[in-house]
Amino acid sequence: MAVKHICCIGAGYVGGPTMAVIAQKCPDIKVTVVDINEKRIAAWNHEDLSKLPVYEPGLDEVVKEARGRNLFFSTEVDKAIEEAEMIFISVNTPTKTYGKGKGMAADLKYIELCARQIARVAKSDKIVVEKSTLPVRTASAIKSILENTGNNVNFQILSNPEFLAEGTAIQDLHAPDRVLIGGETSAEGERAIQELVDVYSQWVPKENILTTNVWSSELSKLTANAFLAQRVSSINALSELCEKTGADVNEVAKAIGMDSRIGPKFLKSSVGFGGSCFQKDILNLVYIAKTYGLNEVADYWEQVIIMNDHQKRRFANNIVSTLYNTVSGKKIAFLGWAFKKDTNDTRESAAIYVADDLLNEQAQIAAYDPKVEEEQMYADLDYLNTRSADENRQGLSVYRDPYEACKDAHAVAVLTEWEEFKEYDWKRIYDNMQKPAFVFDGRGILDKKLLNNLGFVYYRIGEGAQEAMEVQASH
Ligand SMILES: NC(=O)C1=CN([C@@H]2O[C@H](COP(=O)(O)OP(=O)(O)OC[C@H]3O[C@@H](n4cnc5c(N)ncnc54)[C@H](O)[C@@H]3O)[C@@H](O)[C@H]2O)C=CC1
Ligand SMILES: O=C(O)[C@H]1O[C@H](OP(=O)(O)OP(=O)(O)OC[C@H]2O[C@@H](n3ccc(=O)[nH]c3=O)[C@H](O)[C@@H]2O)[C@H](O)[C@@H](O)[C@@H]1O
Repeated sequence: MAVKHICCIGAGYVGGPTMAVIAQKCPDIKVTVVDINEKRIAAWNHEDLSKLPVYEPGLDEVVKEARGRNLFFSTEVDKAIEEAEMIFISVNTPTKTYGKGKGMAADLKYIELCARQIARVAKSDKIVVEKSTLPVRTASAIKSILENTGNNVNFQILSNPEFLAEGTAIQDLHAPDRVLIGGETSAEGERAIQELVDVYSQWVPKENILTTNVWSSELSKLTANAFLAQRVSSINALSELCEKTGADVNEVAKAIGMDSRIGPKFLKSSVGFGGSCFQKDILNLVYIAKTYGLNEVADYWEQVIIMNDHQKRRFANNIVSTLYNTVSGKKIAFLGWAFKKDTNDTRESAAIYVADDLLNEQAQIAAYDPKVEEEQMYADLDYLNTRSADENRQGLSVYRDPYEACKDAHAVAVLTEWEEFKEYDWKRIYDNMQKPAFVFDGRGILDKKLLNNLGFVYYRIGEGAQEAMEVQASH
């Protein structure tokens, strides 16, 4: 039986782009993406493709091709579940903010709600696919709910974690390094796996589709994110040592990355990783390890988060100490607020934490980001609950023009690696700033020589300031 109808519950950063690509590549399958968030669905259905709720390069083209043909966005969850033979669950799985496992475990309430809704509505056999990132062994909980509350239809649970990165989602979905599908090792399980393999093999080469047991698949997703985040924390840990010793972290990264066993990717030192998943997934891994009493395993992975928090904090501290130990009343321009370039997503962005630290020091922050809305920035700060919403609005001003953001500033801090920052007229920025004019490049993207020649005092993550090195050399 070939799948003809797919339903995806959750029209977020994963559900939207993933299903758009499935619909684009499988014109014979009707794909309906459903969500309880009416505003989000309306945005997915917006005629003006620049209004889609997720900004991803190339996504508009994919949606344009498939939407209305075999790709639909709707709030009618029950109807879509009933119609589909295969249902993806792609809802959010944030870190728990209450009760047992608070601040560590994944909150699975949205997953459970989906499972109960599928069980209630389904009148024919369904393949249920975990697309959300889940703790290992969640499939057994979903299965138990489906089988105990369902209408005596058969359910097969598959794990099919998503590995796309934001900003390159369409590229990653079109040509994934691998598609991972985990399922039961029974004959029914294998048939279900094959149904999903058949969907992906419309465009993904067979050798890139990996099938495993369901627990390996669930755990591989957490492991992949933990390894990736660990690389960033590793290079960031070394960036601090570079700053003290006169080594340059970019040169070190290049030198080690040429070792084919290490490889060059994911070695870019930064102000700290952000994004909705790295921290959440590692905390979840730490929590799972702890629940099995594996304390050394838990401590090992927790260090990745500790290092990342340190990196964000020391970036803010360096701004304060360099600006003569006070930023009170000083305008600090932020270039970038998103957690990486080419996305409007700000979840866990380093910019939020650096801003929070500087606001504690009474700085006046002037932020510019080409894709992030003003209200989002305020919501990000308010979410931390450090101070009142009014105080956040007094401390942070949001600009639509980067030159205005930098005007009269004591310092510019680069928080996101947007390409356009490299192209700015830095002489114009320099001329309009307070002197000495400082730049703190948290992404290592600006042209150091050019900036120094213009008169800026330029600090880059992972590279010691000249004065620091001279002091060192005299010892
Ligand atoms: N953002 C990313 O780049 C990646 C995320 N993931 C994982 O994918 C999952 C989803 O992440 P995002 O798409 O970023 O989250 P998101 O928050 O952007 O989207 C989730 C959507 O699910 C909807 N939803 C929640 N409960 C619902 C219900 N009962 N019925 C209908 N809709 C419901 C929400 O309204 C929301 O629009 C998470 O588990 C995440 O860890 C995996 C790979 C990449
Ligand atoms: O599960 C997820 O959500 C996804 O998490 C990451 O994707 P994403 O967070 O979208 O973006 P990344 O490119 O991984 O960047 C994460 C953070 O690390 C930072 N980073 C990344 C790479 C690097 O070398 N240095 C560095 O500081 C980025 O600036 C960003 O803040 C993974 O790369 C995806 O494979 C995974 O599917």
